[in-house]
Amino acid sequence: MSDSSINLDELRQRIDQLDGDILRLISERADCAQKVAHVKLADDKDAVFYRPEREAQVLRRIMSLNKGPLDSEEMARLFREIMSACLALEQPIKVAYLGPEGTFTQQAALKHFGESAISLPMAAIDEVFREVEAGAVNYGVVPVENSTEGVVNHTLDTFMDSSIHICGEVVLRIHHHLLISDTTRRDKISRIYSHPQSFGQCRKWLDAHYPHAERVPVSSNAEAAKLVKTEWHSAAIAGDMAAKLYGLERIADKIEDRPDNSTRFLIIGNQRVPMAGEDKTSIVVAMRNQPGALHDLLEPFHRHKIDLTRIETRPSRTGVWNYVFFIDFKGHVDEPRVAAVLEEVKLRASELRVLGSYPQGVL
Ligand SMILES: C=C(O[C@@H]1C=C(C(=O)O)C=C[C@H]1O)C(=O)O
Repeated sequence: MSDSSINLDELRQRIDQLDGDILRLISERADCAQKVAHVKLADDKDAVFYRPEREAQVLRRIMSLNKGPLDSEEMARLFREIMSACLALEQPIKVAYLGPEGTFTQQAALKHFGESAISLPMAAIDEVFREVEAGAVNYGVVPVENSTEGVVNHTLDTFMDSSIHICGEVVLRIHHHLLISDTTRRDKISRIYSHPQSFGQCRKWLDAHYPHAERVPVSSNAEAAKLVKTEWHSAAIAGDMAAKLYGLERIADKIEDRPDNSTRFLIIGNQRVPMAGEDKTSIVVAMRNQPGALHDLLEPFHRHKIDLTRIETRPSRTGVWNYVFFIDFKGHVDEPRVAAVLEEVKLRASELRVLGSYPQGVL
């Protein structure tokens, strides 16, 4: 036996030993999480097991303790799955997302809740809201903005008619591929299906490579992938999940125009989330239609040194909502300086609603 084979045997023995230790520790952890669930139930029979703020703290702590060689995001992803499995022991979490299966929104849902969550596809954003409001699912996941294409107006508009809370956010790097099926004639592609947002994110690439192909907008990338299965002259632009789900081949990889292309999704629910430490708050504010309204609205944030991360204007749909602004900022409503700003804004606005305070996306 050579030296290297002795080493290999020793190393494998060591790995077996470590796996045994990891197994024992994960089981012990799962036991603890189950006990936490029983404590929660003893306090309140309608207790919510899932705690977004606690999960964010667990993941942030793991990332800060990690010394490598695995990188911190990778390590946090492993812990994300351990927590997801622990939680599912008590009650698997049910999550509605903007479907069909294979969309980036499903990918975002699984990234946030882990693979042990039960994810249920909905046909439209309003349906995701309705399922959550009705209590048919625990949470919903909807897209809200893309770094290339901007805001998803429909999501913002739906918030205006809903009493739902934002419980979290998740940001996903979006990679698009050009996909074909085994019946597609790759030299005869005359039609490309995709979601309008994805066409927007791949515009330059399409102009350069398929300037004459007809671009047909459909309701989702997964729908585009499905259509390609039945047409020999068509291709689709979609992500990995849809490609795998429908067994399509990637003929061009990562065709998005900007390499940092990412989409932010919101987690919606019926729960108010306590402070996690690094939080964000989203509000919707209506101002009266008068000169200086936007300045009046933003001035208190500036004075209290609150960091705005986003502001969007949407047309009003009622007399009261003259100008409607969606504002995201760093901080939690339970912090005194945030409470002070909101008090001031309330005096200046014709309507103010806090959509939620939630942990900033960790993964
Ligand atoms: C164990 C708890 O409940 C759930 C499981 C968690 C975990 O596995 O660490 C964390 C938060 C909750 O979603 C808890 O609240 O501490």
